[in-house]
Amino acid sequence: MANQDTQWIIIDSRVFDLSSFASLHPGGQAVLLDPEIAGQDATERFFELHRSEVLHRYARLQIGIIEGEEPQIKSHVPGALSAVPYAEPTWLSPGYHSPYYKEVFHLSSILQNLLCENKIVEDALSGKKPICLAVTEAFAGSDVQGLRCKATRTKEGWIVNGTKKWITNAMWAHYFVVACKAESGEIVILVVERGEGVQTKPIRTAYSSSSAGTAFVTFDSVRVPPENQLGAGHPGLNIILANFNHERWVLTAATIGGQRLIFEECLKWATQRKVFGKPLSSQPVIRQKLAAMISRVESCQSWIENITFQMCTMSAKEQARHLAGQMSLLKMHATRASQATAADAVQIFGGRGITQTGMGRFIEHYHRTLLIDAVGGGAEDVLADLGIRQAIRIFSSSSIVI
Ligand code: HEM
Repeated sequence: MANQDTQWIIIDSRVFDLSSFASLHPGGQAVLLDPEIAGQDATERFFELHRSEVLHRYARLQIGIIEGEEPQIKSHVPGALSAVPYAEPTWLSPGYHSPYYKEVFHLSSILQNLLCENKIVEDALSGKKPICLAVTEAFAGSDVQGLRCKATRTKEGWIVNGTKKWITNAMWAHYFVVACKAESGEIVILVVERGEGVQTKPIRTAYSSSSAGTAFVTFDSVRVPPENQLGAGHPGLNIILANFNHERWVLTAATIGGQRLIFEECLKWATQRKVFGKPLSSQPVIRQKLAAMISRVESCQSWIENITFQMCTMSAKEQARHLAGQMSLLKMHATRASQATAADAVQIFGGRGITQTGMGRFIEHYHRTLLIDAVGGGAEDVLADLGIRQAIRIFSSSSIVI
């Protein structure tokens, strides 16, 4: 029989002794002493208010398990595929097929080739010495024509002087892939090694206080050997522009993954959260939001699969001609979709969606940080414009009769 002294509860067949914890409980002691909770099976109430990770964090409070019962709630194993519909792309979901991917992917053998070729590549890909891309500057933003970081050619190679801003990973990087302007006015790409003359200062951003390692980087008369020039003999500008397609691809893929995670959180919450005795998902307006989330993310997914296929099939020159515009428009579409999805998710979660701990913490984090993808690798308006200018250029140079 539950009373004021009862300090244990059952959650998912597990028995927890709360005598040492009740007075410290972030949700207050009173709720734990409530006769409907204390000494009872509180599984449903618990999962309405806590993420399952809370149980792992406080596993030390568990004193036993109900005889003959098995815990029913399965926690997500990091790295495992989600069983929630639409939380994974179809090619990772049981029962679906893909025109693009095969069952087996020999990533390890591809890496092994790459690793043998070059010390810097080996260092970076093996994770021994992190590398970062240093293009953006305070003066020029991502306008590569306006870069001011200088590379001066000497008999022994290059000397680099200048600064870079918003460089992700720079705090931990050993190598910096730096876009510089040579005295001739041409862009050269140099791999600068951390050492004398290289300094990194952390920048606090909305998307990361420290974990992204975002930094302001200064190069003060840093010597770079000639073999560290990327694509020597080719215009550095073309190398940067060619890389943009891949950079935007990565950012878009991350944005799509984020949208799926947010959808997963929302579907779970909408089916679990009860309002006026009914699950949130019984409200048509909530189901409309979920439907919109799926439509947005699946449209982005189909477009990126198509572009990925084209990237794997086209030559570098063909990619530059045909895909720069497509990739720009897709990234713009995907980051706008992610903002709409984040806004819907906050409405579904209410106050929890703007709270940094508890049930809505992923929603809050996504909503607060997603603009990194909407800006990094080209802001949305710039990309939209680029995509349309490329289409107009192709159209103007063709012999289509109207
Ligand atoms: C093993 C048992 C429990 C543990 C270890 C525990 C732990 C916690 C923790 C760590 C929080 C902070 C929020 C978070 O990190 O999610 C919290 C909040 C809370 N807990 Fe518990 N709790 C337990 C059981 C319960 C039960 C049975 C109830 C009542 C039904 C309850 C009601 C609440 C409430 C109302 C909050 C505040 C939620 C919010 O701010 O949205 N807790 N609990």
